[in-house]
Amino acid sequence: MPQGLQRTNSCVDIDFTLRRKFKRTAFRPLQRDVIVAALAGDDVFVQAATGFGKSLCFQLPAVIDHGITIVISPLLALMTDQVNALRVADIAAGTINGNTPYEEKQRLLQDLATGHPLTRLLYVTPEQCAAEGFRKHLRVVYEQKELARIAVDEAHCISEWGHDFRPSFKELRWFRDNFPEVPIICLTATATEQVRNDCINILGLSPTNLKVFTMSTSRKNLHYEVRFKSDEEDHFDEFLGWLKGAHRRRSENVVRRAELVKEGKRLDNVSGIIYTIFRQDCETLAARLRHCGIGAKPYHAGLPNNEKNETLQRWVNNDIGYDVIVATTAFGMGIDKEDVRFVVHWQLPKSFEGFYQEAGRAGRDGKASICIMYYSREDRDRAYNRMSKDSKEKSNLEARVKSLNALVAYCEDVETCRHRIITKYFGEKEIPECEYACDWHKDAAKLKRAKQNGLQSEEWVSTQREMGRYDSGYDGYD
Ligand SMILES: Nc1ncnc2c1ncn2[C@@H]1O[C@H](COP(=O)(O)OP(=O)(O)OP(=O)(O)O)[C@@H](O)[C@H]1O
Repeated sequence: MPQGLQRTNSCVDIDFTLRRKFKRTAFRPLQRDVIVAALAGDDVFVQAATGFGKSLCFQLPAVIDHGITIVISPLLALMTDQVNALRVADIAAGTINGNTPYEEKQRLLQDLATGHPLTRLLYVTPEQCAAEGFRKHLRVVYEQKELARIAVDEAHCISEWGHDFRPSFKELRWFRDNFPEVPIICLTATATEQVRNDCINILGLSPTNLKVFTMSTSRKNLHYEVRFKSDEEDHFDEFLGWLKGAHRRRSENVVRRAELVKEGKRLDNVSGIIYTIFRQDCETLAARLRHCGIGAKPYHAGLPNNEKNETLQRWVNNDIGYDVIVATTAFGMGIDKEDVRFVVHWQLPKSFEGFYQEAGRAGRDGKASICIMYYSREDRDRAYNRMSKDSKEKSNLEARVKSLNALVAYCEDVETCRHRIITKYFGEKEIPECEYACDWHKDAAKLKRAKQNGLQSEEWVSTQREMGRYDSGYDGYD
């Protein structure tokens, strides 16, 4: 801690701040412990499931402590969302990134230049942290003993073994080298042991003053399911039948129906996300669904910003015609809508962690929700094919192949609980609870039959490949 910086020893205040500023009545398990460790000035590493509430672990200390907290995040949309939410709560927050208007950026930089910023949380990209002009401002704040904490969100991006490795994250070591006493908190939902160690070593977290919190990645309220398919068959009708069945069950259940009517909710508003790989698929699948009476909209990086923002906003509001988002991974980490009842992967995604993150958009209100993966061996081969062709991302090929291998094994496995496969991947020893919340626990024999009937055999796939009967269909990721 910079000499003379007085940390408010306000542990007694944290419940009050939670209620007054964040309008929450109680902490979730372990949130309090993380916050107490942060307030004590320790370095903190937090690994917790999607939807756990990691943001509060640095936002609440930032409100209590003296000085400014710099939050480093790779996700522009997430930064903007969090800053807006904090401002609504009357917490002085801002963001400097590539999209920040010039005047707003100048205002925030001038605030830093005073050495005594009024801003409590400043969200920036790792690239911004490498800019000399910005660093100069931070030095001024540090010298005035007003740099309270550095928070590194989505910390797995630091590691070449992480699924979203970003070389600019490695430069964040600069903070420890230049401001050795300023505590660092880093947070992620997806870290294997290797990724965790990388985060700790690369950021230079203090071996003596470090508190590590690793919570289970298990999400008990999520029902995981793999549905087998092949190129021969279009799975659209099967999916549509399932979704219409969900609508029907809502309206046939008298109690549920009365509840929904009382709350002013529509019977056919089952909110969900379908992830596809290609932009073109987003458009065509959303159009097909609309044609069949489902309120579906596409979302991908190729759409104009105003269209994306409107789609997101109207989906969050549960407006008619905006029940299902058909998205590429442009719509991913950080989406925080509480009542998403299903997440579907239309094809195999490119990493295990990406799958877990995206599935984690479901059920953030703690209520039962379903995560369906459509898997075919042809898709599997195409995924490997794309990976080997992707010249942009050669840096951590070995890690990415390992992650895809694990995801393929997850899909091919009909002998194990899905929750167990996920927690094992992230290095957890304990067997997670699963009360029929996966296809294997629900009906293992049926699952085996589905695999046998639904997948093309390995021999068929390799013959087709040799005969040049299927091409990769690759037209670029988002
Ligand atoms: N103590 C709490 N009580 C009630 N709601 C909470 C509490 N803490 C956090 N939340 C809410 O939980 C939701 C998820 O929080 P947050 O976005 O921080 O999750 P996360 O851990 O970062 O998840 P992800 O890694 O999936 O993005 C938010 O809507 C947040 O307001």
